[in-house]
Amino acid sequence: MDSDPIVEVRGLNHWFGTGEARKLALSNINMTLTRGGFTVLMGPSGSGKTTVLTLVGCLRAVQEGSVRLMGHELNGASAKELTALRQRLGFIFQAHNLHESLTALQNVIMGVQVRPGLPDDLARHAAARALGLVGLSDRLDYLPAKLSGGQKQRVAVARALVGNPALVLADEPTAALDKDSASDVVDLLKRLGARRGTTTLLVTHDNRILDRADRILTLEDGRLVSVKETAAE
Ligand SMILES: Nc1ncnc2c1ncn2[C@@H]1O[C@H](COP(=O)(O)OP(=O)(O)OP(=O)(O)O)[C@@H](O)[C@H]1O
Repeated sequence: MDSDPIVEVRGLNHWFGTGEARKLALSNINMTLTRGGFTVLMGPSGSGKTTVLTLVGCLRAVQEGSVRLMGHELNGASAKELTALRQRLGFIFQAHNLHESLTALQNVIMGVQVRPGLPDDLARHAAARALGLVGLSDRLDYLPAKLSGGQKQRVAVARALVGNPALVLADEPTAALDKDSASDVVDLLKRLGARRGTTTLLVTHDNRILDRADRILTLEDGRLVSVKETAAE
C-alpha cells in the first residue's frame, strides 16, 4: 500500500465576508491524510469544520495556503479542474440529499453517472452491488419516502462509495439518526472504506463516533488545536 498523501494541507487560511465584516474562519491549518485512514474532525459549532471539508472537497476556492488533493494543488486551480477532481470524491451530508422522486437504485446510479462514458448497464450493476454492500438489496426500487432515516443514509453511503472514490468526505452523517442507525452507518463507512483503501474525513459533533476513528483532529476557533492518533495505521 503506498503512503502518498491523499490530502496535504499547509498554512491554510480562510476568510468570510469583506471590509469590516471580514472574519478569519481558518487560521494556519496543517494536516495530512494518508491513504486508507478514517479521520474524524471535531470541534464546537462555528470552529471551521465544514469550511475545511468544503475546501478539501473543491466546493469552494482556496484563498491562502496550499491544499493538495491527490497530488493536485487546489489553490489557483481552474473551475474545470476543480469539477474534475470533485467527481473523483464521495460526499455524504447530514441530510441524506437523496432525490425524492428517484428510487434507491436510481439515486445510487447518479453517483456513478458523473463518470463520463460508463455504460448504463455497468452503472446499474455497480449501483445494485453498492446497495447490496450496505444491506439494501431488497430495497432497490423503494423511493426515499418509504425508507427509514438509517436506510436513507445507507443509500447515501452507497452513492458516495459506488464510484470507488479515493476520498470520502462526510459532514455530520449521523446527526439525524438514532443511536443504532448512527452506529450502523459509521461501521459501514469504516468497514467498506478499509476494504477498498478509501480515505475518509468525517466531520462530527457526535461523540459516539470517536471510538471508530484512526485519528481525531480538533478545531477551535479556526485553529487545529489537537491531533490524536487512536490506532496504529
Ligand atoms: N458562507 C459564510 N459566510 C459567512 N460566514 C461564514 C460562512 N460559512 C461559515 N461562516 C463562518 O465561518 C466560521 C466557521 O464556520 P463552519 O461552518 O466551518 O463551522 P463548523 O465548525 O462547521 O460549525 P457547525 O458545527 O455549526 O456546522 C463560523 O464563524 C461561521 O459563522
